[in-house]
Amino acid sequence: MSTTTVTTTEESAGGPRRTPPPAAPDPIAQDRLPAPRSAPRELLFSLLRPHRVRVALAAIVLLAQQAAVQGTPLLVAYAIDRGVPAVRDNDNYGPLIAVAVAYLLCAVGGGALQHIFIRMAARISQRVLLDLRGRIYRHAQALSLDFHDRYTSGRLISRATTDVQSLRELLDEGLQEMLMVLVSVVYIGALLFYLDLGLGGAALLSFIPLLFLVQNYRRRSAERFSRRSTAIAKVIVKFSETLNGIRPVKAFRRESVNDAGFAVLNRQHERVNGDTILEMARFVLLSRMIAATGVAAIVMWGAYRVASGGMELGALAAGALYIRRLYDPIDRFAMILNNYQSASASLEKIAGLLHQRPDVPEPASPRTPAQRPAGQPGREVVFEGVRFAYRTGGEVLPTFELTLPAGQTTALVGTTGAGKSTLAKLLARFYDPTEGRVLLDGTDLRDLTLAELRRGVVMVTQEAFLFSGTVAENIAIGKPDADREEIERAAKAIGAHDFITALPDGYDTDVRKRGGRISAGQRQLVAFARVLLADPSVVILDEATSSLDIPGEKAVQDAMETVLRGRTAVVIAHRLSTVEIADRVLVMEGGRVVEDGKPADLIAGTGRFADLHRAWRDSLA
Ligand SMILES: Nc1ncnc2c1ncn2[C@@H]1O[C@H](COP(=O)(O)OP(=O)(O)OP(=O)(O)O)[C@@H](O)[C@H]1O
Repeated sequence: MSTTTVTTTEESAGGPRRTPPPAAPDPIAQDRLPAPRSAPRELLFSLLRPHRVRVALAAIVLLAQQAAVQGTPLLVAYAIDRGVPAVRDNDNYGPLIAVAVAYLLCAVGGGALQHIFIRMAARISQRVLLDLRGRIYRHAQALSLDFHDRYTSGRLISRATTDVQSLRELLDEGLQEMLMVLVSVVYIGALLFYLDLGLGGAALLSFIPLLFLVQNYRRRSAERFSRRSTAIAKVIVKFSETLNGIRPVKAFRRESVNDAGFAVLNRQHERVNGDTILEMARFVLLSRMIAATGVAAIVMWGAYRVASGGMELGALAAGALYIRRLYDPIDRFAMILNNYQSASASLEKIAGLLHQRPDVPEPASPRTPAQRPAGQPGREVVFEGVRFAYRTGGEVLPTFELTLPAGQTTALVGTTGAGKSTLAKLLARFYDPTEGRVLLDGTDLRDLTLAELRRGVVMVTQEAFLFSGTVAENIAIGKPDADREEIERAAKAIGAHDFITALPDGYDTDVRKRGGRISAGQRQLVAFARVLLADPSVVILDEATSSLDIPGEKAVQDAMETVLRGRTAVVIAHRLSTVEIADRVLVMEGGRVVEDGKPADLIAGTGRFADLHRAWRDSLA
C-alpha cells in the first residue's frame, strides 16, 4: 500500500505553503549542494561510459585527421629541400609531383576526417545531454519534499536548462575544438623537434609565458564565471517565483516592487557578464602580443641559422608554418576556456544535485502488511512515540502517540501552525519521523516499498491540481490501467459526470486548454474521482481553507463523504459539516492533541472545540 499524492497545493499555489524562513543558513537553499569533489568527474564518466566505443572511434578519427592536417608543412619542407634541387639539378619533377599528390590527399582526407569527427562528436554529445536532462528530471521527482522545501523549482529548472545548455556549448563546440588543439599541439611539438631540435626547443620556451597567462586567466575567469552563474540563477529564480505567485502578485499589486527587484538582479547579471568579457579581451590582447613576439623571434633566429648554414631553408619554412599553427588557436583559446569554465561550473552544480539522496528512501528489505479480510474497511494507523522537526526549524511534534482505528474518519482541527498538516505528511510519508514510528496495520511505513505505500495511502491536498492531459487522463492517475468505463463509474459516483459531459469534448477535454474554465470545486471533484479509482485504504484530506458551508459546496461535500466511506480517513477540517460527519475530532495545539472525542460529546462540553463550533455556527447564521 502506499501514498499517492493526488494533488499538490504547493506546486499550484506557487511555493511551499506556510514555510517559515530558515532558522540557519542552509547550504541547499543557497544553491551549494554538498557533494564530493570527484562527483562532477564521476558524473561525466558515467555519462560517457555507455558511448565508450564511439568515443574511442572518434579519438582515432581525430588522431588520423590531425596526422593528415599536420603533415602538410612537412611536404612543403620536402618540396623546398628535395623537390626544388631535383628539378634544378636533374630536371626531375618526380619529387614535386609526389608532394603535390600527397598534399592533395592530406587536404581532402583531413577535411573528410574532420567532417566525420564532428558528426561523431555531435552524436555523442546529443545522447549524453539527452541522458543528462532525463536524469535531472527523474532525480528531481525522486527527491523528498524536504529537499523541495528548500531548493526552489527555479533552481531546478536552471539545472535542467541553462546548465545543460552550457554543457551543450562545450560538447558541441568547445570540446571538439579543444581536443583538436591539444592533439595538434602534441603533433606540432613533436614535428618541430623532428625538423630541428633548436626550433622545437625555442617553440617550447616561447610557450612558457603563454602558460602563465592561461593559468592566470583561468583563475580570474573561474571566479567571474561562478559569479555570473549565480547572477543568472538569481534572475531565473526571481522569474519563476513571480510567475508561480502571479495571483498574489496581482492581488497585492506587487508588480512595481517586483520590477525594481528584478531590475537590480538583471543589472547585476549584466555587470558580471561585462566583467567576464573584459577579462577575455585582456587575455586575447596579451596572448597575441606574446605569440607575435614569439613567432618573430623564432623566425629571425631561424633565418640567422639558415644563413649561417645551421638549418635547411625548407625546415625554416615548415617550422614557420608550424609555429603559426601553434599560436593560431590562442585567439580562440579564451573562448574555449570560457566555455569550459562555464560548463564545469554547470557540471558541478548538476553533479551536486544528482548526488542528493531522497530523505524518504526505499526500504532495504521491504515488508508487506498482512492481508485484511475482504470487506473490512481501511487499516489501522498508529503514531508510536513520534517526534518530528523540520530540518530548518524547531520541533513541531513533541512525542506524539495516536491510534486511528481502521475505517474511522478523524477530523483534525486547531490553530494555525498547530501541526495538523505535519501529522498528515508523516502519515503520507512525505517525511520520516525524527524519532518513533508510524505504523500501518502494525507495519512501519519505512518498511513498505514506496509503490505499495502510495497505493494504500492517498493524500489529497487543498487545491486540486490538474496535470496537462484530458479530464479522463486526470482521473486515471488514480489507476493508470483503468478503462473508460471504470473512469466514468468513478466520476458518476463522485457526482462529476454531469459537469464533465457538459464540457465540449466531455472526458476528452484538454484541461490545460480549458484550465481557467474548470472551477475549483470541479477540480476537487476530479481529484476525488481519482481517489475513488485508486481505492486506497487510508485517505488524507486537506480541506480547502476557503471552503464554506454553503449550498454550492454541497456537491463537494457529498463527494467527500463518498470518498471517506469505508476507509481510514484523516481530514484537516475547515468546515462545520465535515467535523459533523467525522467519527472523531482531534483538537491540536502546539503539536499536541488537546481534545479528543466524538464531535457531539465535544460540542456538548466546554472545551476549545465547543467554542470553535459555536463560532462556526454563528458565522453561518
Ligand atoms: N517545510 C517546513 N519547514 C520548516 N517548518 C515548517 C515546514 N512546514 C511547516 N513548518 C512549521 O511547522 C509548524 C506546523 O506546521 P503545520 O503546517 O503542520 O501546521 P498546521 O496545523 O497544518 O497549520 P495550518 O492550519 O495553518 O495549515 C509551523 O510552525 C510551521 O511553521
